[in-house]
Parts: sequence; C-alpha cells; structure tokens
Amino acid sequence: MEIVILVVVIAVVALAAISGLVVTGRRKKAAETEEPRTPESTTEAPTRTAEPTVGEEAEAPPEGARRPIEEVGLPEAEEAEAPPTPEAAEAAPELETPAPTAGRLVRLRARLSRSQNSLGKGLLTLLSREHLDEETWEEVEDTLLTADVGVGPTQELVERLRERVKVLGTRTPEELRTLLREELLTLVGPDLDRTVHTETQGAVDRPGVVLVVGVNGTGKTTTTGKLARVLVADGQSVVLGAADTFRAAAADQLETWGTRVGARTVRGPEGGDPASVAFDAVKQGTEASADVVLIDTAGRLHTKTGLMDELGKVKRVVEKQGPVDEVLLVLDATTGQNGLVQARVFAEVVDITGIVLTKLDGTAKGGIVIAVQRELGVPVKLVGLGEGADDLAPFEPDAFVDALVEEA
Ligand SMILES: Nc1nc2c(ncn2[C@@H]2O[C@H](COP(=O)(O)OP(=O)(O)OP(=O)(O)O)[C@@H](O)[C@H]2O)c(=O)[nH]1
Repeated sequence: MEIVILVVVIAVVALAAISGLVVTGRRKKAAETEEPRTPESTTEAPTRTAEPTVGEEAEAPPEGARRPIEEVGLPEAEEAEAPPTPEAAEAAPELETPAPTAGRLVRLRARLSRSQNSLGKGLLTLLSREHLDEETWEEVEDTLLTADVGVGPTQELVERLRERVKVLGTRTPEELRTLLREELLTLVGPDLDRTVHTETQGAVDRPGVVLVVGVNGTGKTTTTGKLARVLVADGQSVVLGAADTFRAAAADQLETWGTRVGARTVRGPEGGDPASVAFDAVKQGTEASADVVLIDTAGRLHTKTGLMDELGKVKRVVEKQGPVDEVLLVLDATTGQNGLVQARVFAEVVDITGIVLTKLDGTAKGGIVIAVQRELGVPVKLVGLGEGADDLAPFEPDAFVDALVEEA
C-alpha cells in the first residue's frame, strides 16, 4: 500500500515537471519568432489575431501603444474643423491683398529700360558731343521721333534745347541731365490733373462709374482687373460690369480678376446687349452701395462704324442713371502712331477723360506719352508696365522723366 502511494506521488511530480517544461519551451519559441518592432510600428494597430490560441497566454498590449493621459492632447481648433468641401472652397476663395499703389512707378521704373536707353541715354550722349553741329541736332530730332514723341513736341524740344545749350556754353554731364530733365518734364505736363475720377460729383447716392474702352488686345480687360485691385487696395468696394458680350472668355477673365479681390462681376448672356449689361452693373452697384462700378467693353476696331455706334449707345444707356465719371481709353504703347489714330476716333464717339498706356515695359517708344496727350488734350492717368496683377501704376511725370534720364 505504501509503495502504491509512493508511486502515485512520484508520477504526479513527474507529470508536473514535464508540463512546466513544455510551457517554457513554447514561450521561448514564440519570443524568438516574433518580429522586432520599430518605434513607428508601435503606434500602428496590432495586426495579430486578437484571440490567443490554445496554450498561449493573453499578452499585454504593446507598451508603445499606450500613452499616459497627460500626453493625450486635445485636437487643435483647426484640426477639429471638417475639411472644406470643393463647393465651399469655391464659394469663399482666399482674397488677395494688392500691393499699395503709392510709388508704384518708382518701383517699376526698371521696366522702362528700353525707353530709357533709346530716349534718355541717346539724347544725353548726343548732347555731350563737343561740337553740336546741324548734323547732331538732326540726330537729336530723329531720336525723339523714333521714340514716338511726335513731330510738334519734337520741334519744340529741339528748339528749347538749342537755346539753352548755347546759353550754357561748356556743358558738364550733370548740367545736361538737369536741362534735359526739365525740358522733358515740361512736355509731359507736370500740372495736368491725372486723378482717375472714381467718385461721383456732388452729393449723389450712387457709385462712381468708369467706362473702359479701346481696340482689341490693347489690354482693356487686364487693365479693368488691375484697376479694381488698385481701388480695393485703397479701401473701395468695386462692382465689375462685363459688357464685352462678344467673348464669353472676356467675361470669365474679368470675373477671375474680380474674385481675387472680392469684387462682384455683373455679366449677361453671350452675344447679349452690352448696353443692358452696363446698365445692370450700375444698377446693381447702386443697390449694393458700392463705391465704384468699372465697366469693361468689348474691343472694337475704330474703323468699324457699327461697333463704334454701339459703344456710344453703351455710354448713353449708362447715363440714364447719372453721368459717367471717367472714360478711360486703353492704348497699347507698342502700336505707336496707329494708337494716335485710334485715340482720335474713340474720342469722337465717347468723350475720353483719361488714357491708360499699356505695355510700356515692352517698348522703346516711351515718347508716346507726350504725343498722345498732345493729340487728345487728355492726360495719361495710368501706365501698364507688365503682365503682373499689380503692374499698373498711376502715372507720375516726375518719376517717369527721372527714369528716362537717370544714370543706370
Ligand atoms: N507686357 C505687358 N502686357 C500687358 C500689359 N497689359 C496687358 N497686357 C497683356 O496684353 C494681352 C491682352 O490683354 P487683354 O486685357 O485680354 O486685352 P483686351 O483689350 O481686353 O482684349 P479684347 O478682349 O480682345 O478686346 C494680355 O496677354 C495681357 O496680359 C502691360 O502693361 N504689359
């Protein structure tokens, strides 16, 4: 009996020892086959099956997956917001802040370098010659004509220069520069009123109205868009009228300009009556208490009588709600004398009150400023000096002439 009890005890102890060995062996094997974990992988969702298999023990969750409570920050305010839907993004585009308008011409004067080389530097080189004979004066004249200063102003300038150089006797480069600067400035007209009239005259409760006209491709739409930016930069609210109903792309182009600075664009059906779009733009601008309504018209050849008549009608229809405060003629400075012909015809149909000379950055013919003012008796008020959104500058005679005669 005692022997039987002893055998049973030995058997139990032996069994217990064997099962203990098996469990330890399994644990070791599991540890060997487990992949080493990178720090990143600890934050990933576990990929192993959630349920332990027979013979395994439930494992503690990996250390890295747990974060002490103080490390769990609250989501940032913007993170908490739902991302905008494409519709919402379209409805509220990010508004741009246009560059300030003061001193733009000074900042952009390097863009006049072609005019500077041919006009300013060319004249200074000629006037610095020791003997100013007839031939040299003819060259001075040619330089001015080539830069599109125009015949009348060229003759006046040469006469004044001849007189003053004679009085001066010996000339230093600095004296010549001062003399030329003064004479060019007189021709450009330092005292002309170059204000773009965007305000209504008198105590009238309606927006100022600006009509933008010119032939195709001179830069009307671009100028209207840039002008809207100038006005917005100066704190004014603007409504745009897309009265170019011939080209849907022109209205789209204008609307894009407007959207960038938060200005509404009034447009009509393609091929619709431009006068009615212009009328609506002023009406909506008045209802919205806008400060200014800018109306972009379709480009038209000055030689097409029907189109020019239509332009007259646009202006007359707008005037039913009050006078147009500014009529800007956009001229491409690179077209030279042809620009003057256009100017004359447009002035007959709608009273031009200001000129915008575009593309002055791409021409040596900066003298057109003088010629066109002389031709129309209307001042250049704005100049385009590039395709950038803020490359439209108020025209400042001093800065312009300085740029022409300054030392490089
Ligand atoms: N370099 C330069 N390019 C300019 C300037 N102003 C306008 N342009 C460019 O001239 C081209 C014609 O401009 P638009 O504004 O479309 O001309 P538009 O007169 O409205 O043309 P239409 O709608 O066809 O009558 C565009 O490529 C403009 O970027 C400027 O001052 N300098």
